Amino acid sequence: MEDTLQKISVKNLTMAYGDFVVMKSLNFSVKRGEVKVIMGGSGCGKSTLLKHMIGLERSRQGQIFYDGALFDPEETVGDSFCRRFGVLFQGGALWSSMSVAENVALPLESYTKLTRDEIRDVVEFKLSLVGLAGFGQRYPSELSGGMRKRAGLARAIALDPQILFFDEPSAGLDPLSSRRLDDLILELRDALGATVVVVTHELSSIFAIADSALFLDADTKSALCDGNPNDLIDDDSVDGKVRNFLKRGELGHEGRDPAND
Ligand SMILES: Nc1ncnc2c1ncn2[C@@H]1O[C@H](COP(=O)(O)OP(=O)(O)OP(=O)(O)O)[C@@H](O)[C@H]1O
Repeated sequence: MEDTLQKISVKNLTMAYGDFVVMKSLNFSVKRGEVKVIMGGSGCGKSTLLKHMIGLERSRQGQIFYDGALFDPEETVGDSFCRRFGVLFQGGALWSSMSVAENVALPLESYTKLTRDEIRDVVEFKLSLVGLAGFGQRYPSELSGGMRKRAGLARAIALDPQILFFDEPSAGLDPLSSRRLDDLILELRDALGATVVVVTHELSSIFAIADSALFLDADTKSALCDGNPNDLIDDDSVDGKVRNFLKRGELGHEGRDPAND
């Protein structure tokens, strides 16, 4: 049995596409209730790792444990998966032919036995949690990019998941909307008591939300460090590549990949 104090444990995970190895023997864990950021330069494997963690890709080697139990990607359909994981993909991934309320209602209709009225109440509540009360009848095309993400988030939390995954939540958002989404991520973590995994290379988000951050390095195909970004930035024992990446924020060059310098 694995350590159940950890919500997520990743052990010796090797990820590859065909012959191309993305990461070798990755080891890290995520504590219950923490916000873990997966960071690193473009193309290092952040989204690939997230896909492995939610079962969209199969590992070449290694295992992922949730609450100490081995994760079987074959189980990624159906009730237990949807209840455990809430995923917000980059564009919000809403159905354009459905209203926002219908989008949020979808997982409730599929995976619960709630009545229509109960579903309507839950949908209204989830929309209010993400600041979209009163927008349920709108269609995704009638929302701004930030609102679409929040609508996607309302759908992701429809079933009160224990773990929330975000893939580049700030992508395509102006700095203020991005900041609001960061605040919302923390509020939802507290409201749901959820554990949160966020893929991002946005320095402002990393410093705003991460309890700990894992830095993936494409050159060595490994994680160079795992810790609180505020500690990592001043720690001389931390790989210079990581500190350089984190210091880009102070220099006002967020998002640049130091590997390309
Ligand atoms: N389906 C795929 N087939 C083959 N190679 C892939 C596939 N998806 C990603 N890759 C490659 O795997 C590596 C990691 O990609 P990934 O999208 O995980 O990086 P990332 O860190 O999320 O990048 P970004 O920050 O630019 O989104 C890249 O070299 C990419 O070209």
